Amino acid sequence: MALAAAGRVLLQAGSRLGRREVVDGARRFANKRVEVEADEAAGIAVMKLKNPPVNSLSLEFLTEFLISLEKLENNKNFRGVILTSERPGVFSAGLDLMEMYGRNPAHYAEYWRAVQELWLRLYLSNMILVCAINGTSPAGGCLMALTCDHRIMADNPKYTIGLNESQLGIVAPFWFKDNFVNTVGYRTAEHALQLGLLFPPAEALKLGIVDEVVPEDQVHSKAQSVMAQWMAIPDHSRQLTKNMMRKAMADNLIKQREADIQNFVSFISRDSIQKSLHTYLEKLKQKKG
Ligand SMILES: CCCCC/C=C/C(=O)SCCNC(=O)CCNC(=O)[C@H](O)C(C)(C)COP(=O)(O)OP(=O)(O)OC[C@H]1O[C@@H](n2cnc3c(N)ncnc32)[C@H](O)[C@@H]1OP(=O)(O)O
Repeated sequence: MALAAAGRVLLQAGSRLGRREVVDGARRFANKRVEVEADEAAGIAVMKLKNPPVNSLSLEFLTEFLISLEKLENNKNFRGVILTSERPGVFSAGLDLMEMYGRNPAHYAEYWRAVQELWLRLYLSNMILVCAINGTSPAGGCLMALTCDHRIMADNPKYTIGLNESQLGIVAPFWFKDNFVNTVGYRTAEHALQLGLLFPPAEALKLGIVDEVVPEDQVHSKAQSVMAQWMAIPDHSRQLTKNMMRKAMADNLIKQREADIQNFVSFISRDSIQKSLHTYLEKLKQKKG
């Protein structure tokens, strides 16, 4: 219920967004920050993250992404979605640090609810989600990938993936941790989370963070062929199996959703945490100069 209600709010917020065109028989609809190439006949859509410069998960991005996802979910012809970045090199820089720095408690609460919504919608999606990770993917970017049913990463040692929150002086919430533990196992997760490790593709593959590593120019074609394999499985049995595997973990967040928001607001509002974020943002700036 809570999930549906929050989704409706987001849908209303974005009802003015979006333009459509038809290209090569596939429908393309786009808002500013998400581009969707929707091939209704094939039942597959490619969702491209397009929030320059680094696809950070800002509140506006989250709103637009959730609206696009809901459009696909509501059209029964769509069975599969490939998630990728419109900007090769960066899949997503994760949560938008500017949404968590120097804002007021009401803003933090609104932002966190949208982050929860993104995870719940993706994690519980009935559609097949294949992630084509064509760039670096720290923290929230990694979490988005972890919600998918299959992850393919470009074989470029410059790209990394993982939950690096502790390096920022913040803590991955329990549902990030649960999703990670269920993917890589307890010991690997404990080690990687404490150190905030980011892994290049070969190591990410070894640990099971991603399922396949392929040459950069083959990420998209590989995602298409993996999708074809998954689509050969009857939807009802695949969906029931997915739900059986995932429901308990999602329910755990749903039942603690308000408390999780309050925890986030009080944690992120602390002076010490704001200071850590400030230091990290300064480091990012210095790296450039
Ligand atoms: C209880 C709290 C739990 C919260 C859980 C948190 C989850 C998260 O996701 S926290 C975010 C973690 N993300 C990161 O640590 C990534 C930081 N960014 C980078 O490492 C790099 O930007 C990059 C590798 C992703 C891309 O590098 P590059 O292409 O060289 O781009 P720049 O570093 O020059 O960045 C361009 C521009 O974008 C700003 N920026 C980068 N990341 C973020 C971000 N996550 N949120 C907001 N803004 C970001 C960066 O500061 C630059 O800004 P300008 O200097 O104004 O151009």
